[in-house]
Amino acid sequence: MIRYVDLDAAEGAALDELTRSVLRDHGASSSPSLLDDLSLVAHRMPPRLIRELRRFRTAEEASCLVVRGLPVDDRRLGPTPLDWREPPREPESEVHEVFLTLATAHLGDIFGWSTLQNGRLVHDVLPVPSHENDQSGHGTVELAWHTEDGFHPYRCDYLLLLGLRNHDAVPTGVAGVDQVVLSDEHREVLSQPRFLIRPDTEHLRHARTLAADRGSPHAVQLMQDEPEPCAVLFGHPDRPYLRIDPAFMSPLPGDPEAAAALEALTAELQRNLTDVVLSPGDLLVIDNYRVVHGRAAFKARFDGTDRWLKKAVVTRDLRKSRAHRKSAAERVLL
Ligand SMILES: NC(=[NH2+])NCCC[C@H](N)C(=O)O
Ligand SMILES: O=C(O)CCC(=O)C(=O)O
Ligand SMILES: [Fe+2]
Repeated sequence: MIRYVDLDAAEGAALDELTRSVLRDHGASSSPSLLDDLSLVAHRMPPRLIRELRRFRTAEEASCLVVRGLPVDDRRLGPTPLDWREPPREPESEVHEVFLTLATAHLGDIFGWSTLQNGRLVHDVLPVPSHENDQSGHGTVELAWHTEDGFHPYRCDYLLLLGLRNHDAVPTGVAGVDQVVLSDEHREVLSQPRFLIRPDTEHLRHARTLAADRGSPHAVQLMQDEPEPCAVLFGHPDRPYLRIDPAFMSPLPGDPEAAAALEALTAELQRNLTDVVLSPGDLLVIDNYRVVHGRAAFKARFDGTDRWLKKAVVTRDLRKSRAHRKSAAERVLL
């Protein structure tokens, strides 16, 4: 399920040089000029890495890819911010954001959500004071495993997590649908639209604020109030994709068969959960159609040494979400 790729020292050095020069040329990791030129620039990455990313996308053999060996210098990073809104003390982390952005180009289109981190394309995953109990990247309680943005029809195809700092080796957990053992009856039920997935609290909170500012309801609120019944398994019956987030979902009311099938799949994924510790410079690419992910509970210190990841989401087809975006070229869902 997990394919590991270890960059050698020369590849790591080449990436370091490339990302620094790209940041000098374009000024920011998500600058319009870089996004315009992204596929060109991304072809200056080491060829072996490009091949691995493209094969991951096309072949659907591995469902997680771990790329190790990007040089990350803890001393140059500066302290872990206390909030994703806080501008980083040092410019260094943006060098690594460039790496993440370039990597996305070989998988599809990087995009953002107006309801998450102000529409930023690269997110910070770090503990935020007073959000310890949140079921989000800002919490410290166990983050229940999930399909990323599973409630949303235009959720990502791929999710990328890049480790910057993880002194306590807090693991990310992954489990793939290919490994689960289920009866044909359960598979059949799970393939029917008998389940409701509601938005998580982070999307909802910002959707409410945006709706108040705009004076009109937000699409995410409608998905909360009237979720469209969906299937958990879809695609090819022999190698199905999945869409699941037990913490925010339920079977249709009065459907014990759906409840039992969901429970069986949940138990199987739980049984198959595998830890991946993202150390500095480790990139984890998750196929969001085939793998769920979560994170163990941990203790935050809030002293600048806390766990810190960068995150990006990728769609294979930005066009399908056109009704949710201001313009064809806009990458942020309203
Ligand atoms: N089971 C859950 N916590 N689901 C919501 C996930 C929250 C958010 N997408 C995150 O990964 O940070
Ligand atoms: O912190 C982690 O390892 C996973 C976080 C996560 O699920 C996310 O940011 O989507
Ligand atoms: Fe997640």
